[in-house]
Amino acid sequence: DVYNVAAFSFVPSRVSTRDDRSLLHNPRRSAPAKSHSILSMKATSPPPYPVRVTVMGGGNFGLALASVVAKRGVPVTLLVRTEEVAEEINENHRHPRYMTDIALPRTVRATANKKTALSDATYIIHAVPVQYTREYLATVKDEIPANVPILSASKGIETSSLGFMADILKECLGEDRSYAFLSGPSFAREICEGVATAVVIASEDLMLADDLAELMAGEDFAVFTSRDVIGVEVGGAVKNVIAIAAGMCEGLGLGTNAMSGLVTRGCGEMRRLGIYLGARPSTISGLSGVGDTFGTCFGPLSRNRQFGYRLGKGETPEEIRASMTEVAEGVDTSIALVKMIKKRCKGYRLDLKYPILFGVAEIIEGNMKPLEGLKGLMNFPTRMENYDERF
Ligand SMILES: NC(=O)C1=CN([C@@H]2O[C@H](COP(=O)(O)OP(=O)(O)OC[C@H]3O[C@@H](n4cnc5c(N)ncnc54)[C@H](O)[C@@H]3O)[C@@H](O)[C@H]2O)C=CC1
Ligand SMILES: O=C(CO)COP(=O)(O)O
Repeated sequence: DVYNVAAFSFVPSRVSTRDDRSLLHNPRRSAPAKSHSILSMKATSPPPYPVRVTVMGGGNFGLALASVVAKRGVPVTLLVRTEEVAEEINENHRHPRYMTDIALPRTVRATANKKTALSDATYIIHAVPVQYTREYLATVKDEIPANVPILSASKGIETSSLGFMADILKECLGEDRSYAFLSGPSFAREICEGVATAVVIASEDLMLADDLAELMAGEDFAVFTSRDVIGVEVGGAVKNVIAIAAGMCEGLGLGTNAMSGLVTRGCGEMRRLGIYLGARPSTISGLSGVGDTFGTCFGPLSRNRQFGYRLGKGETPEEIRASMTEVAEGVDTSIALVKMIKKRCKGYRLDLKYPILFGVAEIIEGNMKPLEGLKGLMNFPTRMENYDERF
């Protein structure tokens, strides 16, 4: 039975110091909170409602985040697409396709039944790739209770709308709900292996970010909070495109000088775009910006970097796409990013302001080879090293 899980043990630490706003994100907060005021409870008392988390998306990152929550003693349900996958997870505590060597915490329960998974969730984590999100949410939205907050873990820009996850979620699930966004250098495999990881959770509703940080943080999972949703989303989307470029650099057989120069200039383009869209520069320098760019460009686990590496080795985007079983968000995002920049950023010769981002898109669209892209970057006219001006 998916619900036969031990009682949760999560009690937000701030419960004893704030008023009953800790019920703010509980779907039942309109219930008679005063009659069992949490202010009168000891910190070790269970809160007056059961906390249950549902993770939508049983791919690598859905599994990793479900594991994080389960390790904190909070019941977690993984909503997967087929009963076969659910049975495999419930019986053998492994996913049949993703990270098959990783044993999940035994309290991670899976189901393919949307109603069962979603109807009484306190928080819902969204870990479905960006390009499938709209279609996916259409199939679950009727089962998601009105005021349950959503934590998005997906990174990228939708090709059809040119929107970030915040835009897509609000359009699909309503403006009134609270949303939060988790990002930072956080490879699913390392999280599952319990290797120290630091992420940031951003929300316009800082109390929600605090609650989620409290819920998820543990000795191997550090969580910082932020209000800068656009900054965190720009970092998450752009870093995957820079990682494709870094992979190409590797595939072309270039050295440390080239890689360091490329990643630094790529972070400059991220900073320029972020500032233009209203991000705080410090967010771009943080975990979700430069931090995740380092992880994805230099670490061995990135699928985006792998995609770029194969491009650098001479494979075509179509060949690589056809053989990949996991998502490399930067591929579609790169096309969307260029369109979004052209639409939202005013200025002359935007390709000169974002040569790496525009170059990767050209290569993915088949209009240019990686080596030509490199030559283009190296033949740029001399200019000031300045990332701060809007244009
Ligand atoms: N894997 C990682 O280490 C990290 C991933 N992320 C982000 O998390 C998001 C999810 O990525 P992963 O879990 O790694 O992807 P994945 O490729 O491992 O899994 C994809 C998931 O999407 C589902 N899916 C595939 N096609 C679908 C469709 N048409 N409709 C609905 N669902 C579909 C699959 O069933 C699976 O659950 C991405 O935005 C990624 O950038 C963020 C941080 C780390
Ligand atoms: O976002 C990630 C790590 O923070 C995962 O990157 P890839 O999707 O390139 O594997």
